[in-house]
Amino acid sequence: MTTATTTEAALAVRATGVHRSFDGREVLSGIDLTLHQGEFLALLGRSGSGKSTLLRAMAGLDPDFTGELLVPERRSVVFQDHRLQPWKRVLDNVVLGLPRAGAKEAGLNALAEVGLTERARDWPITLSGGEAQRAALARALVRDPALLLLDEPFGALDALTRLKMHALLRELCRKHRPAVLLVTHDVDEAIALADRVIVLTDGRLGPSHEVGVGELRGVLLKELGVVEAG
Ligand SMILES: Nc1ncnc2c1ncn2[C@@H]1O[C@H](COP(=O)(O)OP(=O)(O)OP(=O)(O)O)[C@@H](O)[C@H]1O
Repeated sequence: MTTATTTEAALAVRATGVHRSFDGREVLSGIDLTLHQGEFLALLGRSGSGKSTLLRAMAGLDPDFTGELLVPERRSVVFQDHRLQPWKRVLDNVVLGLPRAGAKEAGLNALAEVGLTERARDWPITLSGGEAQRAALARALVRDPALLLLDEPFGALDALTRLKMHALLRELCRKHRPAVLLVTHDVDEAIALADRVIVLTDGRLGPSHEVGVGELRGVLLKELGVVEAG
């Protein structure tokens, strides 16, 4: 099944009955999900629960799922590793694949937004882990995505850098208002960033939780099986 693009106003993603199997083993078992423009959804789940598989299908990186998946044409992905090309300077990485006209200015604007103006001419190898993820965020945002897909983008960063990146991401999302799907293991990160949190367990989505309602942290830890239900 290929990923079709959404046209309905304000709707960014609609997944209906999405299944994915690898070698006869079902990893996604009928995913139904909607995500609206400007909404930030965190998808939590234990290792191997199928989070990245769902994100990859939404990114259009996996044609082999079944079911229906509508996503916007303008979508960007940020992975845990920055995936910058080492032989291109930071600015050239950010604008890679964009039409030439206006690309440089747009790239410099995006780098300014993530605080990397001074590093535009540098090689990726000279960036710290946090700076490289900032560059990856700039590369995602310069495409003005209607859907931003984040697959553990801060997973490899130290705690302090991670908190700084949270603040930056919140600011960028307030400004640009993409729909965001954040895949993470981290309950506190999910609560700090998202409007809504869903747990994926063995290929099935649990209930949708609005952030800010009740004892969400405890509820999520139970759903994840980290603490005993009861
Ligand atoms: N290309 C593939 N071929 C075979 N099995 C795969 C493939 N991609 C994913 N899987 C399997 O599907 C399951 C879900 O993987 P996925 O990467 O989606 O999990 P995840 O929840 O993102 O895990 P993690 O949090 O550890 O990244 C795993 O058991 C994995 O081994």
